[in-house]
Formats: sequence, C-alpha cells, structure tokens
Amino acid sequence: MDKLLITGGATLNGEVRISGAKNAALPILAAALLTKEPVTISNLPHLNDITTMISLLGSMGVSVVLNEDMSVEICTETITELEAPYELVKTMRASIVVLGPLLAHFGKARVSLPGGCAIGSRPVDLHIKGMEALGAKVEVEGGYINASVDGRLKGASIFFDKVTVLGTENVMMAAVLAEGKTVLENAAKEPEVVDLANCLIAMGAKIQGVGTDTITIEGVEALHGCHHPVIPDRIEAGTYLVAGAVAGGKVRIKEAIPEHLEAVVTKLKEAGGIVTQGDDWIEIDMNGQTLKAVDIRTAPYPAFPTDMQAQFTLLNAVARGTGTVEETVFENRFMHINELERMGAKAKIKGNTVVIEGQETLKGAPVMATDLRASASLVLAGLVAEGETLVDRIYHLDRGYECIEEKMAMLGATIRRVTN
Ligand SMILES: CC(=O)N[C@H]1[C@@H](OP(=O)(O)OP(=O)(O)OC[C@H]2O[C@@H](n3ccc(=O)[nH]c3=O)[C@H](O)[C@@H]2O)O[C@H](CO)[C@@H](O)[C@@H]1O
Ligand SMILES: C=C(OP(=O)(O)O)C(=O)O
Repeated sequence: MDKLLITGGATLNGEVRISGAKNAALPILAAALLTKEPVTISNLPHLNDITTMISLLGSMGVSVVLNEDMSVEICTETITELEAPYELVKTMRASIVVLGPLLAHFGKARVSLPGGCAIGSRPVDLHIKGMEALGAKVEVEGGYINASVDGRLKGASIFFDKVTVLGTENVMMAAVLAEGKTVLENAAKEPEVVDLANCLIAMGAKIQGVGTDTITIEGVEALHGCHHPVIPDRIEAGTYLVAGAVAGGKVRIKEAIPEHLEAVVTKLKEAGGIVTQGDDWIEIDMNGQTLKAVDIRTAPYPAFPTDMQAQFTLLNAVARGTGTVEETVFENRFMHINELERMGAKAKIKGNTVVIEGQETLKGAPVMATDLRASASLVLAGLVAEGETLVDRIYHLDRGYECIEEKMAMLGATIRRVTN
C-alpha cells in the first residue's frame, strides 16, 4: 500500500495549477446518462474517484472514450445495465448520483445503498424522497434502491429538510426530464451544483435559480449532447493556500475561481496571511507574518466548507493562540485529531466542537489517513513537523488530490511516495 514520506521544515514558494473539481466532475459524468447523444467533458481531474465513475458507466455498457486532448466523450447508445453495483458504490458514495439520470431517462434504476463512511452515517433518504415526490416507485431491499416509473416522472414541489449537495444534484437531474415544473426549495448552492446545472442547461435543460436556495426546473422531453469544461477544485485550491500559510513563504494558486473561496480566504487573512488575488489566481504571502489561530464553523456554501475543516484544524494546531472549530455538517469528522495528537497537537473534542491550542512545533510520526480531507491535514502537518512523517493509507488522498506529491514538491516540499 502506498505511503507518503514527508520531511518537514521546508518553506513553500511558487505556483500551483488547480485541477478540475472532483465534486463537480462526478455528477457531470452522471449527467451524460440523461441523453442518447455524446457528451464531452473536459478539465477532468486524474483521480481515483473519476476512474471509479468511468468504470461505473462502463459497467453499464455506456461508451466512454478518452480524446487526444484528455477530454472524455460519453455516449449511452450502447447501455445494457441500469445498475450501480455495491462493489463500485462502496468505494465512492457519489455513485448514488446515477439514480436520478437513470430513472429519468430509462425509467428504471437499481443502485446500491452507499452506507456510512469515516465522516458519518451519510443517509440518502432525501434523494429517495425526492424521487418519490417526482412519481417514482422506490423500494429499498437487500442493500439496493430499486426505483422505477411508468412513463415520465412528474414535476413537483420539493423541500429538502437538510441542505444536501448530492441530493440536490440527483433530484435536479431527475427533474430536467420530468413532465412539468419542479421547484426545489432549501436546495444546495455549492459552485459544483451550479456547474452541473450549467452543463444540464448546455444539454437543453430549462433550469432557473441555481446558486440560490430555490431552483425551478421546467422539464423537457429530451436532452442533447454538449461539451462542458469542469470548474476548478476550490477545495484543492484551499488546501494549497493552507499549505502556504502553515509552511511559510509565498504560494500562488492559478486557474482557480477566487469567488468560490471567499469564506476560506477570509479565514486565511484572519490567520495573518497577506492574501492577494486576480481574476483566476490567489496568492498567500506569509513572509514575516505570525500565524494566528482562528475560529471556524462549517456550514453549507457560501459559509465555510466542511471539506476545509481538517486543514484549518491543522492550521490552528501550529498557530499562535487557541482556535475553536465547530463541525455542523457531518457528525463524525474529527478522525484526524487523534493522528494530529500523535504528532504533538493539543486538542479537546466536545461534541461537534474541537478546541485546539497552537504549538510551536509538531513532531514527525507515522500516521494513518482515515478519509480524504483528514489525509490532507496529515500531509500539511508533515510539512511543518520536525523530522519525518509517514502518511499511511493514502488511497484516500488519491481519491481527491491530483499529483499531490508532485505539486507539493514543485512548491519546495520534501515529499515522496513510498510503495511497498
Ligand atoms: C461528491 C460530493 O459532492 N461530496 C460532497 C457532498 O457530499 P454529500 O452530498 O454526500 O453531502 P450532503 O450535502 O448530502 O450532506 C449534508 C448533510 O446532510 C445529511 N443528509 C444528506 C442526504 C440525505 O439524504 N440525508 C441526510 O441526512 C448528511 O448526512 C449530512 O449531515 O457535500 C458535502 C457537504 O458539502 C461535502 O463534504 C462532500 O465532499
Ligand atoms: C467528503 C468528500 O467526498 P465524498 O463525498 O466523495 O466522500 C470530500 O470531497 O471531502
């Protein structure tokens, strides 16, 4: 199993290109199931999750062709199976997002329940209720969601009890082919939802209000092919900015969308970073600045993202002062704390809040990655710790960070992949 070996202490300097967003690319790949015509998707990141989604489409008999420019062309003309099997869904819960497109286009879907994961129970009840509201018959049996509809789905008014990103995306994709009007209230406003909607609109869908909490969809009979470039990954961007903050120096992220990172940049400035930005870049300069602990409260966009919580927890662990981090989105997203404590971090967890007392230094240690962003926080810890840190189980990182060791090394980090 691959590990990352990091020798701490190097100051980071330079530029890093941000890859396409995993969480936008995954539903957009699924959106190709909504039409018979070819859909071409570019700026896809090279990540294990993307490979899993492509394998899932392939397992259905969908044709997926890699073009010379590295874009991917997907065509459903050859589809034979309307199923997402457990073997694939268990490795990536975002596979659930094929439910809406399969049901809306083919009238039937069988999708394995994703189950819980290292960050909490993560139910999909709101996805299922949304499909039922659109007129689907849904049964959960033997760990599978079996959904079907006679004829077309029917537009409906749907209020999400909780803001759900994949839930909004799944139901929005089902509604674009439904008969009549659908109104989604308390919908997710994340940039990835907006990117998916823009792809659907390019395919001929009629959607209004994306980026607000009320999305209105006027169903159409059929969608057509399109070419869609995926937006840059705001979480990857934020992670490299935190790397610059904790390791000192000057780090510029390029080919990003600064508007998507406002909550993160606000906290980086509060932490003492000198942050400047242009149309598609953000730079953090820590030369001579003292890193200060900050208070964080995660919540749906545009508030501070839960996917940046672990990285800021680490920032607090090496900053001056005491910072409080409150996690309101997932019930169990503090798995990185124990590992950071093994490196000398001082933290107290109480319910969904952790209070971190900043330390002058952390000490390198062998640590275990438990989920994607927890892993990112351990890599960041390794960059600042004294001595060597060996991060085990980095398959989590490979789900979400393209070429992380190459990108970090280009900024000056001493980091390499160890295979055994
Ligand atoms: C592939 C992808 O895009 N993943 C992102 C997506 O996950 P995902 O879409 O799975 O997360 P949700 O927004 O759905 O989860 C938000 C909250 O709603 C709850 N919930 C969700 C659905 C449901 O049917 N019932 C229910 O109770 C969840 O348990 C959680 O407490 O948004 C999360 C929140 O920004 C991010 O951390 C993930 O990186
Ligand atoms: C939690 C995440 O992803 P997923 O929803 O795919 O588990 C993430 O990207 O941080």
